[in-house]
Amino acid sequence: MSQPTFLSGDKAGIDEFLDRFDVFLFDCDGACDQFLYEVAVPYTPQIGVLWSGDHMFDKVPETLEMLRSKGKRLVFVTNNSTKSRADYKKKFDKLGIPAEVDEVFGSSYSAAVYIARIMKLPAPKNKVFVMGESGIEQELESEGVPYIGGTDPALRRDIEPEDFTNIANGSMLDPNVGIVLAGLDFHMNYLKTAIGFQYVQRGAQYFATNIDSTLPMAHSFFPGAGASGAALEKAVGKTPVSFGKPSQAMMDAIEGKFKLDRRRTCMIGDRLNTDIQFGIDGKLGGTLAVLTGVSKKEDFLAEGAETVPSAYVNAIGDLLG
Ligand SMILES: O=C(O)[C@H](O)[C@H](O)COP(=O)(O)O
Ligand SMILES: [Mg+2]
Repeated sequence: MSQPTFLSGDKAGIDEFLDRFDVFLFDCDGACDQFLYEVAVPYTPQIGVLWSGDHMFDKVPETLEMLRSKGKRLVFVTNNSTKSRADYKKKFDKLGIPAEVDEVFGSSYSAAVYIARIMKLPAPKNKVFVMGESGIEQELESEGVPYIGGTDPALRRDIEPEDFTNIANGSMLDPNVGIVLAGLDFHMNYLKTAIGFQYVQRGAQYFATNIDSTLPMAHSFFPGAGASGAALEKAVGKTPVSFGKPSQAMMDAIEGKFKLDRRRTCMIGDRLNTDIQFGIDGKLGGTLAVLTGVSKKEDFLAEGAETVPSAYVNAIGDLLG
């Protein structure tokens, strides 16, 4: 495998690299859930591509503006299922980064589009049992998909003895659930896991928005979507179909929506096994790693590294040259 090109400080190299692409798919963050910002702001988190929590990396608006001024199409591709595209728009606005809702493509939206437009399960057995936060609910709503679970306060409690009976005999279950969809759940618990497991045992499809092992936050790492759904996965005994990076279901949906030419598209991200692998598996023209995030250059420069980007920069603002 060829060594990636280091672009920071190499103006000619940057120009040549940028000229190869018409579309840039951007990972955005570490985490940016409202609940997390409120708790984590004092720690000034700094793991991400454009931002981390409320910390925006240097020269982000200028870099995006430079790309737009060259006629490049930008798409913000995030695995963070806790927020919808509309929530992301608010986040962009808050940080003063010009962006449109339609430029955001998240794992919740990816799953919702697949369920609504590809699967097209006939009603009434088309209901989704959500194990995650409001980003998933909002995107299912935007695609007209009925759901239960999610942020329902009735399920944010300990399991009681009678719940075992009522789950097993089906009286606590909705007969119209055809899909269980798991994402990052800050309120995961045994009750929801037991209900989700029962639906899968009764034939529901088992999906995940994404299966990231960790969530970068507050200058550190926390359990990610894959970890919050791991109890269900263990019980079911198989990996869910996932709609976030590096799943090519997400790439196909992005390609369909933005009509991009994969050879002239570059994925920019901070995590090798999601962002960079996503671009490689999707046979994009290139991938660019930024070193402000999860993966370090030692990870891809190491002999026999599994996932190697085409190029890398110290930080996204270095693309300004
Ligand atoms: O656990 C998760 O869901 C992810 O760590 C997280 O949300 C990362 O998303 P991304 O970096 O792709 O925006
Ligand atoms: Mg990231």
